[in-house]
Amino acid sequence: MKQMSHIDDIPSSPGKYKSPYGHRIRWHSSYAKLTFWSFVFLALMFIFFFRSTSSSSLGSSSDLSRRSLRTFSWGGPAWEKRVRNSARIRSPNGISVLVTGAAGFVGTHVSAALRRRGDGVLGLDNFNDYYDPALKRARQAVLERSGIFIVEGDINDMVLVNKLFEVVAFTHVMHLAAQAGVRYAMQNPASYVHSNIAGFVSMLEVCKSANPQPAIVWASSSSVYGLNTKVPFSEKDRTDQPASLYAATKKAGEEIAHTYNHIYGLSLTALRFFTVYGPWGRPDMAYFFFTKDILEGKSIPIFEAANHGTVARDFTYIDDIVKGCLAALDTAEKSTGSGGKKKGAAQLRVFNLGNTSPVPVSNLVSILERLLKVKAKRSVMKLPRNGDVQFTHANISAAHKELGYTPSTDLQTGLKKFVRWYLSYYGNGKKSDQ
Ligand SMILES: O=C(O)[C@H]1O[C@H](OP(=O)(O)OP(=O)(O)OC[C@H]2O[C@@H](n3ccc(=O)[nH]c3=O)[C@H](O)[C@@H]2O)[C@H](O)[C@@H](O)[C@H]1O
Repeated sequence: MKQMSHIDDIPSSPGKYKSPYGHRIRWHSSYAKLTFWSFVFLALMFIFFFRSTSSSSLGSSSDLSRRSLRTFSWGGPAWEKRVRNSARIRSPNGISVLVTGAAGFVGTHVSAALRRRGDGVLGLDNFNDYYDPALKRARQAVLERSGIFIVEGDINDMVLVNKLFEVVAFTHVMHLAAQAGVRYAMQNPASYVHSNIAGFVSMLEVCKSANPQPAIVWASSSSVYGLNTKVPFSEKDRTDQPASLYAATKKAGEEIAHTYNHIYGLSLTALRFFTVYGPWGRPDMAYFFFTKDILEGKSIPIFEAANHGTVARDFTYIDDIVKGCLAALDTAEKSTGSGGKKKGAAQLRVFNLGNTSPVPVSNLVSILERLLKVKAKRSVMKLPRNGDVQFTHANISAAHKELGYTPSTDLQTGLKKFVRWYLSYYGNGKKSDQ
C-alpha cells in the first residue's frame, strides 16, 4: 500500500521530484513497473467500459456506433488526382463545390446540375444504411458517368475533410449530408446528434480554418416551424417549438450557423426545404413507400388530425429545389475570414424553398392511384405523436426576391415524373425490396 500511494504521488514531471523513498524505487523498480502497467491496463478497461455503456445509454444507437466505427480508405497520389480532377472548374465563371451527402437524393441532383454547367464538383458521402445503400450506389454510378467522384467518408472525420481542403481550394460547400426523417428520430436519436449537430460543427470547423474560407449553403428544414399555426410560414416567424428531434437539430444548426458567421466571418445560407420529392427520391418518404405498397397491394396508413382534420404538405419538386440551391450558391457572398480569423461582417441568410401550395395527403394518394392505375388500400389513422406536424405551407417571397426562386412544378406533374422513374428503376414493384 505504501508503494502504491508513493507512486500516485509522483507528479507529471518526475525528473524534478525529490523522493524520500528514492532508494526504494530503484530497489523495487520491477514491482513499480508491474504496478504501472496494471494501472494502465485498468485505465484502458475503464475507458472501454465507459464508452460501451455511454453508447448503449442512447438506446438503439447500435446502428450509429456501427456506422461511426466504419473505416474508409482514402489518400495516396491516385486518390488525390481523382479528387482534383473531379473538383476542376470547366467553365470561365465556374465555382468549385464540395457537396456533402452527394449520394443522397438532393445531393445527387445538385451535383449533376453543377457539373452540367461546368462547375467543379467533389462529393462526400458515408453511404450509411438508413435506407437501401444500393440506391445510393446507383446514384453514385450516375454521377461517376459525368466525371463526379464521391469520396467515401463521414463529415465528422475532420482529418479527411481537412485533407480535401488541402488538395482543393473549394470556393463553396453545399452541405446536404444529414440524418433525415422526422419519425426515425424516436428510434435512433443519437444519429441526429451525430450527423446534424456534431457533423455540421466538424464541417464548420474545417471551413473556418480553410484559407480561403468557402461560402456555405446548407439544408435546413420546413420542420423548424414546428407547431406554428400561422400560415404561410415566413422566415420571420418563430421557430422555437419543434415537434421532433430532427426539427430541433435543424434549428440548432441554424443557431450554430449564426455563431460561426459571427465569430469567424463564414458566409452561411440555410435553405428550409419543404418535403422534397421526385425521381431518385428517398424510400423512407411517404410518396415513395406509398407507391411501392400500392403496387404490392399492401394497405397504406394515411394520417389525419383530430376531428378528421386534414394533414397536408407543401410538396416541392426536386428540379425547383435544385434551382434554389444553385441560385443560393451563385448569390452567396465570399466569407470574410481566413485561417480561423474574422476580417469583417459576412453574409448570413435563411430561405424557405417550398411550393406555396399545400396538398392533403389523401390527394397525394389519389394522384398516385391514377398514375399507377391501381386502387390503394387506404387505412386512415390518427396522426401519431412522433414528430409529424399537421401541415406545412411556405411563404417564398424572400427566396423569390433574392434568389429569383419560382417553383414551377405542381404535384401531379412531379409525381408523374417520379412514377415514370420508379417503374423504370424497380419495374412493377419486383425490384423494390428495401
Ligand atoms: O420538409 C421537411 O423538412 C421534411 O420533409 C419530409 O418530412 P415529411 O413532410 O414528414 O415527409 P413524409 O415523411 O414523406 O410525409 C409526408 C406526409 O405523409 C404523411 N404520412 C407519412 C407517413 C405515413 O405512414 N402516413 C402518412 O400519412 C405525413 O404525415 C406527411 O403529412 C422529410 O422526410 C424530412 O426529412 C424533412 O426534410
